[in-house]
Amino acid sequence: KDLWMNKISAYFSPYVHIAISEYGAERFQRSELFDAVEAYLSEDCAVRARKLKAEIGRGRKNIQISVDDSQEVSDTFRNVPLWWRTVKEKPSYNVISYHPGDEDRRFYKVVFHRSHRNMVVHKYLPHVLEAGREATAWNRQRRLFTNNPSHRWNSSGAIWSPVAFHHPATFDTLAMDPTDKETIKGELMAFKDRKEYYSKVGKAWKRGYLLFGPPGTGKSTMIAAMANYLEYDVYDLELTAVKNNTELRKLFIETTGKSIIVIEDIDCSVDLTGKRKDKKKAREKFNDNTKLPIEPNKDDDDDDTKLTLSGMLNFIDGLWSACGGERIIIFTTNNKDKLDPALIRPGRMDKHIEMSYCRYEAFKVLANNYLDITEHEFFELFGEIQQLLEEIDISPADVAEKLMPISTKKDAGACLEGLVVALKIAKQDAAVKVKEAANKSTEKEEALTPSEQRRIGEEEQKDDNAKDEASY
Ligand SMILES: Nc1ncnc2c1ncn2[C@@H]1O[C@H](COP(=O)(O)OP(=O)(O)OP(=O)(O)O)[C@@H](O)[C@H]1O
Ligand SMILES: [Mg+2]
Repeated sequence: KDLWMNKISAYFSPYVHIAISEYGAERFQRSELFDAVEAYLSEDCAVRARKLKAEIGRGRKNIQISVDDSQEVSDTFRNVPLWWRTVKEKPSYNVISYHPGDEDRRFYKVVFHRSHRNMVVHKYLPHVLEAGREATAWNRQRRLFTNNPSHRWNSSGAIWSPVAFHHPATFDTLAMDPTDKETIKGELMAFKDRKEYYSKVGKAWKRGYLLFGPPGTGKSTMIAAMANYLEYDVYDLELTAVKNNTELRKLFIETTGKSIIVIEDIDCSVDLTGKRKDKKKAREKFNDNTKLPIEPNKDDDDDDTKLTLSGMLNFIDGLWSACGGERIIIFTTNNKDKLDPALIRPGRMDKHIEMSYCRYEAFKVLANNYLDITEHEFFELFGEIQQLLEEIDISPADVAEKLMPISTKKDAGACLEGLVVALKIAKQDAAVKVKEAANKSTEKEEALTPSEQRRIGEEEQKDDNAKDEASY
């Protein structure tokens, strides 16, 4: 009878509600709106709630105060009263939960008079989203995620494991060409602000970078600096733990917006180049499956048992990134030449950044970071170092090491002198090597018998003649 009454009163009730659930319709992705509502309610409305709960939220810096479950808080927006309520629901058992361990489904419900429906949908909810996003960005301890091997993805394990991200690197402390640095910073900021642009041109809101250069030149440091600059999370994707394309897709879908997805040493991680012959087949398969990732099926043929180049390309092209916010994808490598050109062609990777050996400009930044000194204070030593750095290839990591051990300003001179000595030794070594190489090649020539030498000479002569003829 009660139920019946409830139904009748609900029918005549002038109030309507909108529910916002923790996971989106697809249940593969945590709803950003839910997070925003949570943050909004704890920032702006918690003062008016009577039951609060305190917890140290997921990797956040501070104790997080939020509205307790099944509490109601009121809010007003443009003089319209609204009520928020948290709701927990046991899932129905014929639904197989993709997120194991999530026994309850959580919702936020906002209740309001139905005459305000348009206003709530078009004005109020966007306002909540905006304010909530701001609150999270401000509040939030950024996180570094690493992917778990898939055999641990079952009941207890998550796909990504987060730890707090505290890397001190910033663009200020990054030693590289100052103009390049400014360009990169400018582009990053532009990217961050260009949501409308990306949706207008129908591009997924993402950007790809390839960082290449010898070891110790600051590739990983650059990534940390970018993350700090943009205030993004970092997903460090270890490809060797990824078994096939399906897993790669799942990992990608589980990343949240405002994040940097990093694959370090892409050339060493996995042999992507050899699998190109599968490309066509694999592509057909992907076209079938563009809807949503599926559980790996035992009856699937071989394609999904491997991580293939085409899988990687789809990953980068963002076939599945339609679901959300801004993402940056970064590859690093020591040998750009070894990569399959398809992987790095322009349009896929928007920008290639070379991190190179330490030259004078970079050195000045390091000297300032490590010893807090400038060119004017140690004019002569700086001059000497400048010269040496033009002749010798040394990584910023090696230079930094020389500037480290004694770090008070008094000893700066000694440090610089140490660096000069090290550079000079390196220079000598390099010279010796060149000489040795030269000796070796002359030795080889001498090892040939005179007749052999003659033959080589004649052949070279012939070649030259042929070239001359060809050029006429
Ligand atoms: N350009 C740089 N500016 C400031 N510090 C640097 C720079 N390059 C290297 N370093 C210092 O050297 C260390 C090693 O650098 P980093 O790990 O970024 O090199 P990498 O290019 O990622 O090398 P690998 O190719 O071996 O991964 C860092 O801890 C950092 O302190
Ligand atoms: Mg590195």
